[in-house]
Amino acid sequence: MSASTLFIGGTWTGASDGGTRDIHCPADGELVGTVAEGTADDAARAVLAARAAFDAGEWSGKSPLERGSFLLKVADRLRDRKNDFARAETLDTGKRLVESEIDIDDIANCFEYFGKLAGQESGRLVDAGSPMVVSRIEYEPVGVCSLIAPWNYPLLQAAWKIAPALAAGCSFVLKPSELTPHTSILMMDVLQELGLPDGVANLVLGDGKTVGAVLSSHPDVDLVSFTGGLETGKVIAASAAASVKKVALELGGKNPNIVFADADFDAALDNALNAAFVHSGQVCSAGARLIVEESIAEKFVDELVRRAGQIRLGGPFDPDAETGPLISAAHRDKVTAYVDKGVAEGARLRCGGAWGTGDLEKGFYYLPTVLDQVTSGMSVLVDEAFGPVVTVETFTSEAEAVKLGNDTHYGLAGAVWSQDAGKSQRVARALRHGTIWINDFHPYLPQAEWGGFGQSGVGRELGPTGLAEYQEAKHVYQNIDPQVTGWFADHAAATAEGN
Ligand SMILES: NC(=O)c1ccc[n+]([C@@H]2O[C@H](COP(=O)([O-])OP(=O)(O)OC[C@H]3O[C@@H](n4cnc5c(N)ncnc54)[C@H](O)[C@@H]3O)[C@@H](O)[C@H]2O)c1
Ligand SMILES: C[N+](C)(C)CC=O
Repeated sequence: MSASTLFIGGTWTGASDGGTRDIHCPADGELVGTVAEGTADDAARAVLAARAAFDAGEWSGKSPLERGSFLLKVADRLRDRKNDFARAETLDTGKRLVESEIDIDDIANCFEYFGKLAGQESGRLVDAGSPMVVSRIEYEPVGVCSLIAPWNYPLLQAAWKIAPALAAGCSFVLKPSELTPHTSILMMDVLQELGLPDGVANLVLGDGKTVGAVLSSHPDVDLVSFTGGLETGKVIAASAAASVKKVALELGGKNPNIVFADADFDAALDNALNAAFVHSGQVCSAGARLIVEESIAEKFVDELVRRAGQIRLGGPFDPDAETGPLISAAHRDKVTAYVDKGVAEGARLRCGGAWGTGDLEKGFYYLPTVLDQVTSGMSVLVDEAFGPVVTVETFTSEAEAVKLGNDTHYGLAGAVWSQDAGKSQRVARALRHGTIWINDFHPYLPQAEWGGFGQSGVGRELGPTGLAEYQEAKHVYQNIDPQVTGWFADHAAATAEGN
């Protein structure tokens, strides 16, 4: 009998073929749990359950205020159960417990934000140019949504979809990464416990090629919201196009961290380390491209290399660890190949470029790595590493800094470090990325839109636009004094009158 960890139509169930998957902690290989490995049939069943719930209207027909107050209860429950959620996230991802605790706080804040925003949505009146017309715009739920999430911030990325989808009145099927299912299971438990009608929230675990493919192509799905890699995003967009689904894509980044000579050196250095090495660089917005003004480059990079070499790697519950492992052996092989190719193409390895040794051999550790002497067009400047790797480029003018910062097909995030407010603002404006930090790196807020220019994605999460993704705007035009227009004459009547 398979583990009953799929949640379909309000019922916990195993996979239709009895399949299971063991989840191991990437920090030490320990077994975390065994979950159901959903099939294509399970995915289709979940879509139909979501469709039936949406059409029944028990959730989609509630007022936005009622939906909002439900989301506020979810936020409270997440705060009550923060320890369970944080521990589960940490065991699946290997990230430090403190990082998972921050994630759960952010997730609760996200539900609270959309809970409050939902109650504020009441459509709007439009001036139709006549006192005899009432013209208004109503915001209705898009319908059934497929929510497909990655492994690096498993529940956070799912919450950025679940909270606005529920606020808007949608029903959904969630597919987390096959590597990190446990916090999604806990989330369904909370939604069920708080009384969300059956079928509004569904969970199907399993891999992308079976479960994900059904979720992005099924005719009963109205919207696919995906966070993950660029190549997967292209496949999903193509698959959704056949039935013209709405598509929201949050993809990768190749994010510039631009440091001018007049920056606060210590703050810029400290944040350059955070930008590149937090969560071992497995962050879509990681500052993986350090672009530093030539006059301070040697000193800045020497210090960066010295400090990167001191970073303590370790397991999620090791109080001395400053960052953790990569998610899997396969991902570590990918990061290894990325660095090796860069070096083969002529980049200079300043530190790292190797796996963790000793106790770290139990997990998938890769040492913080700095590559300099990189030039435009090298693969390490084009491709996302999604690991603890930072490349170094230098510039001599503001225009050159902007040019380098925009020299990518991605456009997710970037930072500018300078104590000259005017210059920082000019550069921020010129950079073609969805988020720009000035004298900071990494903060994101539920009330501020998140998403990418260029090939970093389509649409936005968070903020009012993040709710609008899950809504259809409907124009209702009511003529309260209908008149005969006479546009088409009644020729037969006119002829009869003439006779
Ligand atoms: N822009 C953002 O906000 C953001 C946030 C987090 C991660 N990311 C990106 O995510 C990537 C890392 O995550 P990942 O390795 O889990 O990405 P991935 O693309 O391999 O997988 C993401 C999800 O898509 C599913 N999937 C895979 N193939 C599929 C298919 N053919 N059809 C449908 N679903 C499919 C996977 O099972 C998983 O649930 C990085 O590129 C990172 O930059 C972006
Ligand atoms: C969006 N963010 C920064 C939380 C995670 C990106 O991988």
